Amino acid sequence: MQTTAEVSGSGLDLIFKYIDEQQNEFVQELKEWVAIPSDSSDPQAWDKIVRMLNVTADKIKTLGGNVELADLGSQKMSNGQSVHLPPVILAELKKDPKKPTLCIYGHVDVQPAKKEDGWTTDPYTLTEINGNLYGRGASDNKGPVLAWLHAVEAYQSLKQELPVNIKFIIEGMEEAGSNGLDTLTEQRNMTFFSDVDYIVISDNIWISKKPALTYGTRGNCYFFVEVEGQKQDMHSGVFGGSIHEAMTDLIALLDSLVESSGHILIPAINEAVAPLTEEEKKRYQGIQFDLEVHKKDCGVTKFLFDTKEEILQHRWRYPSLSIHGIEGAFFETGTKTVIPRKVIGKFSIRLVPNMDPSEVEKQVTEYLHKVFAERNSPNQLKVTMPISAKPWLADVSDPQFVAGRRAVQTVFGVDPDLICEGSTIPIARNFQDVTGKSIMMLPIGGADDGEHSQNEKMSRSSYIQGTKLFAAFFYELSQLPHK
Ligand SMILES: C[C@H](N)C(=O)N[C@@H](Cc1c[nH]cn1)C(=O)O
Ligand SMILES: [Zn+2]
Ligand SMILES: [Zn+2]
Repeated sequence: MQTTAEVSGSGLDLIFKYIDEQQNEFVQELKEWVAIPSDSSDPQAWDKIVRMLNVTADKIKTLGGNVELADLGSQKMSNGQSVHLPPVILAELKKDPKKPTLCIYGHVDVQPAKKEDGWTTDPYTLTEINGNLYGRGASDNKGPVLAWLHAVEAYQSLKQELPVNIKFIIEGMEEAGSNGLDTLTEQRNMTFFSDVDYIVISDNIWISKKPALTYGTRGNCYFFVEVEGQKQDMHSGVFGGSIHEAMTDLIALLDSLVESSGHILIPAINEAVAPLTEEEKKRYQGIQFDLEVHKKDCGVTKFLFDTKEEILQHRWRYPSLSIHGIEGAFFETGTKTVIPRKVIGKFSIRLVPNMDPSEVEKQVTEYLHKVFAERNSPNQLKVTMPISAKPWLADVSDPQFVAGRRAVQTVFGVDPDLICEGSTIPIARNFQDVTGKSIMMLPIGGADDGEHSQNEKMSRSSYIQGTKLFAAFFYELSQLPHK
């Protein structure tokens, strides 16, 4: 485990000692949270998200928080059905007008996980192996949310006054696009957000063993491409060769999207991308990122690009297109000889400054209809965009980054790298646009945590040192000149 620098004077040394001593209890609590399969991808399972939110709300109440479970109304699904969304936790600890107010955002929903996907251990049973805590949500994002709560708990248990006022926004739909939270943010801008000075998010990872502060994330546009053919699934021996097959149409459409070089083939999609400046180019050179280690973490022998700078640029500041799956396709083992009736291809495009989701939707839809028209297929094509999120970029001269840097120095004894995040925190840009508040990301997850993958984990060290980092961050924020 990394050593913690001396911080006598601020009382942090006692807090760090407490966190070290409590670590087994903190791991046990993470085990209880991971055991709730709060997968937001399946509306049938949203009751588990509600359970997870209730457990989180109860924990905040034990810290003396006032908790509201704010209703988000209903969401219309692609099949036309309306489903009631899980609520969002809006909470506040006792307030002192002399102190700055920090609002902590996190999520307690997770990506789907099944043991048979290739997990070594049961995804919903937190299992410690060689100092790593394996389980769905350990890193994304239950571990970091609990670390924030434990940082508060540490101050309270030692009867040390919290240096900042604290609010929480904890949601259960982040992995599904945070639908409804944008509207709630607008509704509560003049109330819940009015006295917030800083918003902090810990829902991403470092890119090396070096701690980092994150100043940008990519956005995301997620597409469904539905091709509907005959009235039911058919025998390929009887009908193959005489009908237009929905799956064949769909594969051609998906194949028209991206080249093997990673270049996106949809016209105009790259035109809005902010040009690379000389200053930005230089920034990449100083960042600690080892391509060989990255290859090992990914389990690949070759990347699309050969240099560290190119890989980081294509992760942070260029768009990418990924194909995720096909609903309605035959995917089990065996040799079923069927022509599927209807298939839905799923792909997403990560957005960078200055791309706009509504423009991208138009470009993608027009392009797919054009490619489809060239096939002269009588099948029905429908293109929809169930998730859209804009990219987010912060001003690194914001004082919150000073507090973040000092907290990293205190706990890890090094200066953090300033990094971006290739993935998306859908609500980040909304918080910025609607509230105008200072936003920073303070990740504690490791580069090899495997978020969304099999065997997702967070190391015990990241979890415990991360808790100390958050406790130190409260203190460093309180040391900034208060507006
Ligand atoms: C970065 C965060 N932990 C995360 O995984 N976000 C998801 C959110 C999302 C975007 N579109 C759909 N869900 C991600 O980037 O995939
Ligand atoms: Zn997350
Ligand atoms: Zn995620």
